[in-house]
Amino acid sequence: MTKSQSKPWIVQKYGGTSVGKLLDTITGSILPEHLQDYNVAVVCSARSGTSKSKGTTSLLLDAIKLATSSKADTSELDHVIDVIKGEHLQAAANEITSEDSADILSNLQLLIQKDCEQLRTFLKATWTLGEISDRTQDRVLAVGETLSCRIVTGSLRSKGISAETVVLDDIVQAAYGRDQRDLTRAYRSNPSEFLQGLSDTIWKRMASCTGVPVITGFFGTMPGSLLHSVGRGYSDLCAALCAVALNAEELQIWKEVDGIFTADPRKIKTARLLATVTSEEAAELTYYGSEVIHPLTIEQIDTAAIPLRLKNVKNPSGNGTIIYPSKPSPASSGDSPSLGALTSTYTSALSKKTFMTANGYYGETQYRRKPTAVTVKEDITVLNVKSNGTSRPHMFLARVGEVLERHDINIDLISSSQQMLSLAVCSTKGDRIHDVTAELCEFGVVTAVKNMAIVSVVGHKMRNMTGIAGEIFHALASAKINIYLISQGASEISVSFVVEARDALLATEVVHTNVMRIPLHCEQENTFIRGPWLY
Ligand SMILES: Nc1ncnc2c1ncn2[C@@H]1O[C@H](COP(=O)(O)OP(=O)(O)O)[C@@H](O)[C@H]1O
Ligand SMILES: N[C@@H](CC(=O)OP(=O)(O)O)C(=O)O
Repeated sequence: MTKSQSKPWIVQKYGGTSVGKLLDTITGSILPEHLQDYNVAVVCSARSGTSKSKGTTSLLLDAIKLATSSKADTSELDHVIDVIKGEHLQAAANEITSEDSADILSNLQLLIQKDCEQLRTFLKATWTLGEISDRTQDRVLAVGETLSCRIVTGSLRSKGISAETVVLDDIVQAAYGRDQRDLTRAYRSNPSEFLQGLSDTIWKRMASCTGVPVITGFFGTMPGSLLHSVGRGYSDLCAALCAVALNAEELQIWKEVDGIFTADPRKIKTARLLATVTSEEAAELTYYGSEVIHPLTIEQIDTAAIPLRLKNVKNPSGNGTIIYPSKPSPASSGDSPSLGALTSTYTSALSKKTFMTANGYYGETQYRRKPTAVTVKEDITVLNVKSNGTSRPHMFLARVGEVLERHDINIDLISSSQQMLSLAVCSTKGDRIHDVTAELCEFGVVTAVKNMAIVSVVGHKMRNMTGIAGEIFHALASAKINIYLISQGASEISVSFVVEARDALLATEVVHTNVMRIPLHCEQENTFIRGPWLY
């Protein structure tokens, strides 16, 4: 199978655990089915066997630590590289079993050996030097995605599908040059524009591909390293950049969950799958704990007006959740075959011409004035600062902000009065919070309350839902849950509050049961279809 000029593009991103556990489903059924109607570009993360914390990226991070630790010896480093090499060789052998594909397998095994031995040489040189730059760290992490893509490409070829691995790890330098200071300046002045500027270069790489491009989800090396500038989960963003480069009809992120639910389905048994969410809702849910998608991804596809669909590799026929952009996609208006051949909800949205209207909404003809979802962000500390009265309130705020900025600590929620400031911050940066608390004592009396959680209730135009805050806090009071900090209005689409971590699950349950109240007639295969909304 090769690329066709007449077919539209879709981009499919597969996470590390999906590539690790479900490769045969991906290359044996999901991809061939979509290739009938589309040109498909595949973006892959580094493989994970069971969980992300034990996956290749985590092993590579361990290797970096060992290579830069004065206490570690090279045998420990050798062991980690051997584990990575062994797992990939084994995965290749498990995946490509037919005798007809023996050449494909031996070629793949050679490539895996070569990549891993290069990695070993590189990390041993680092060990000798005893230090590693951000760029070098990025080069090490890139190996995880390259190995993963090599296996996916081999698997597709063994099934008679023409495919090519596309390595994007030099894409930033190809687009912007090698001068680190220029890169940093360009990125800091406008990160979104900087990322959009990679599209042309990505497109050129893919254009020269003859078969299915199997693209590394790693696209460093970024100013200050990809891990620091974007963070874990960077391949969602890479997939969005590819979708923008190809002007794709849809970006699909394939996971091991059916889509976005009204609450975390692992914790809330009555949570329902949402057929659609807006890009603002998806961003807010992601920021406040429902880590189903990398936040920068949403911004990129929204700017390019490309719909994003979350789908489940274990349930490919499900419609998933669509995140609609806030303006219509240029790619959707052509004569290209409709995604409806594969997914009925999307077709119905298009054929009913409910595709994004001037005041911004898609969807079916149901009306709803309830929040969309409830989410929890754990590992929160609340810092209460009582001013000693030496600064005026706005200067007090500015000085506290300056201390947090210096220690690179984000404020997740804030509430203030004449003399008092309460800040919810992420407590995983333990040492830094300790330092911040000590410094803030200069401005007044500081208390740090640990083991807290932020619960956020998210919904389009929530600010206009009269009485919703009352319903939320009434439900919490009935469950005898104490609230430490409340924020509404900072975002039009959420009400957030801090509770003790041990109350977070109960708070989610009572809000989900009493405030969301999803009407039964809105159910469709347990899927909740929403909008357009009343304004
Ligand atoms: N509102 C939500 N909707 C869907 N999943 C959620 C939500 N909140 C939290 N989650 C959790 O996010 C996880 C994301 O799915 P998963 O396939 O495990 O991610 P990844 O591909 O990043 O490894 C799920 O395990 C799910 O329990
Ligand atoms: N491999 C990277 C990038 C990534 O996006 O992973 P995943 O798609 O499995 O979340 C990581 O572990 O962070």
